[in-house]
Amino acid sequence: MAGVLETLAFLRDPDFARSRFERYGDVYETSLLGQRTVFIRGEQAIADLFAQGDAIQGWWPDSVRQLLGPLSLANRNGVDHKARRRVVGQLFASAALRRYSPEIVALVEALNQELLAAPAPVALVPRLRRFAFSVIATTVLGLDGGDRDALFEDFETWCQGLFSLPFALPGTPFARALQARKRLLLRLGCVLHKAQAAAASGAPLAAGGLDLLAGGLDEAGLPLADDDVAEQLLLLLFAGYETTASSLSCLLLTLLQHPAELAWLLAELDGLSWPPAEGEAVSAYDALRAPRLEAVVKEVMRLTPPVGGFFRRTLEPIALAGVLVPAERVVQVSITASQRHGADPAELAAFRPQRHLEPDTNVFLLPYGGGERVCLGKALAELDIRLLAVGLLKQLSFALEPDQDLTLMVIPSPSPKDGLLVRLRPRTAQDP
Ligand code: HEM
Repeated sequence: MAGVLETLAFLRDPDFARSRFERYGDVYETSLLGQRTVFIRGEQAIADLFAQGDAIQGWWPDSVRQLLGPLSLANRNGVDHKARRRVVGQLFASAALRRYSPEIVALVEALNQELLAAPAPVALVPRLRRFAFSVIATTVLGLDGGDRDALFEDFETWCQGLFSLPFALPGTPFARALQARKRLLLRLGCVLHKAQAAAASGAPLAAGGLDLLAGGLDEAGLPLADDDVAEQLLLLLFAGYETTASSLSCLLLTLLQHPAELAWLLAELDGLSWPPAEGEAVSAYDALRAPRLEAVVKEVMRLTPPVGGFFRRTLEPIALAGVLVPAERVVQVSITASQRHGADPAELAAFRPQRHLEPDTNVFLLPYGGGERVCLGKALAELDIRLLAVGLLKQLSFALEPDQDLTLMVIPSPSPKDGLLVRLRPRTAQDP
């Protein structure tokens, strides 16, 4: 009974983890859906977890594990996991990002035009979701508009099953998601074959980065099978879509709620040109050239991390921040609680991007995770966010529509309830 009440509280109470950390300390155990689960927060407990090597493994709820599939690197461990990370990581190397960046700039420009043409008020969230999906589908998979739309529909159905009960009764979100998974893998297989055929004929790939996967080897030194690669591509859509969309929505929402910080940022952006010079998109707005932008993005990710937490499973007893955690426990690392945890919680709850530019700043940040499973797409996500922020904020003036619910839904990722309704117009020299 206590386990059921805990599960209900976990699903309903946005303050679930924080209130229990306050009561029980940085490492505490509870029961969720019959699974003994240990919640942890704070630098020490997390550093101890990352140092565990083979005593821990990756873990996902059943629904996510089944929808990602047995070959996905998210469901693999040890040498299998490392081999696939090496292959997939090639899609996010600096040279790959340079190749993708003109497409991302073009997608930002297209969004800009679309927003200006849309009747007011405009809901930003669905458009930012579409943008985040298009970036991965275009840059990594090399898809054009029509193929992207076909994939998007099945992908949304698949996403709706991710955090549902994993019973495949006909008509349930999980059953529909399993069907969508089959279709998605077929489509991804076709995309892969096209890229392989282009590579075999010596023709340059029209778009995307799939040629970068050629020669990828598994843990036994053998080429990765096509169905294996297709599952890694499905993982990339999952890992990169909702997360990036959430970070973009929260960035715009937070800035519109904090006009002084928005004006502070715009003063920096006014000194930078848009679009970036050819070949310069990757570095034009980096931390060196746009330190305020970097600070704003970090601060939004600190207060509203797209991924609130991640999981591991213990295979042996381990000690985290001096607390013994038995074998066969799921450990949930709370990113949200850790990033707000410190000597002065009220100050840490405030949006103050300047803190990241102070010389003695000592803020704990973990939005992309850490250790052996640190986010593979971090560099692409950061590039997306910088290009979109500069491209939209320099060119458009936004006003929040009154009387809308701006409360954040938190599952699967933070997003304002009413879709972030705004009125917008081209930005002029008189605008702040
Ligand atoms: C703002 C955007 C993003 C955030 C906040 C984010 C966050 C994270 C976090 C916290 C993890 C660690 C999960 C764990 O330890 O179990 C992770 C893993 C991962 N991310 Fe991201 N991510 C973002 C964007 C992306 C993008 C754009 C891609 C690729 C297109 C991507 C690909 C991955 C992959 C493949 C993993 C699994 C790594 C592994 O299990 O070894 N992410 N991400």
